[in-house]
Amino acid sequence: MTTRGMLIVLSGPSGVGKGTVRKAMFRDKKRDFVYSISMTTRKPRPGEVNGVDYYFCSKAQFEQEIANGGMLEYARYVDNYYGTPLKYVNQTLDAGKDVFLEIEVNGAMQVRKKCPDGVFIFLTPPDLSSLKKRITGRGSEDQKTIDKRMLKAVEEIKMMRQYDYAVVNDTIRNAVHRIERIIESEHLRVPRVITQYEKMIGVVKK
Ligand SMILES: Nc1nc2c(ncn2[C@@H]2O[C@H](COP(=O)(O)OP(=O)(O)O)[C@@H](O)[C@H]2O)c(=O)[nH]1
Ligand SMILES: Nc1ncnc2c1ncn2[C@@H]1O[C@H](COP(=O)(O)OP(=O)(O)O)[C@@H](O)[C@H]1O
Repeated sequence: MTTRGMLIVLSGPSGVGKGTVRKAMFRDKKRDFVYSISMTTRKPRPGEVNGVDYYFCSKAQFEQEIANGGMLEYARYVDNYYGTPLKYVNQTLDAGKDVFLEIEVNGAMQVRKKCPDGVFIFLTPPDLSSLKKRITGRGSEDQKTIDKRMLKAVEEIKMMRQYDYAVVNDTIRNAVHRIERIIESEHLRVPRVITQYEKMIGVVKK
């Protein structure tokens, strides 16, 4: 039997840089964990590719997936649905591979309940003014949406307490490096390695 993979959840307030940091992680190096592509009802932005950035779908399709029990978690976020398809995550973890999710905070809390042994990482802005700059600087949203995202982000920062680790996104490179170190050290935790050794030496669990 293979040891089940580890679930790594990167979350944090709107506009903190989750997407940017996650993309940098997978661009920089070949990883031994895989990214779970989310499903969304949001329209693709220029350059986004279906099945690479997201699985883009209609509201009806998304709601059908929810009804079928096909989502590990989902959230409505600024008028759209975003969610993690359950099947891919389960199959990958069962095959012994680690899975990386990059999701907003409400979804992360649903995953925390279902997968308490996952690793929950909260990405934080160095300060509120840089957060505002990032939300505004992205340039893909109108003023009303920016205000909505900023308010939401402040609420979301209050949820940091529910996480295992806080990673400051001062520079993308630093943030990626901090996340790498967390993943490395999580792999050394006794509860994650002990089953292999127990099998080797024939310990029978009581
Ligand atoms: N709950 C949940 N949130 C997601 C998922 N995929 C992406 N998100 C989050 O949805 C938010 C909006 O994403 P997006 O529209 O791509 O804009 P972004 O703010 O530029 O990343 C971000 O906070 C993402 O982290 C998912 O599968 N589930
Ligand atoms: N470390 C950083 N320093 C400066 N700008 C950043 C950094 N990380 C992300 N950004 C910028 O912040 C904006 C929001 O990032 P994004 O990844 O879309 O956030 P999120 O996915 O958390 O909503 C983008 O314009 C991105 O280029």
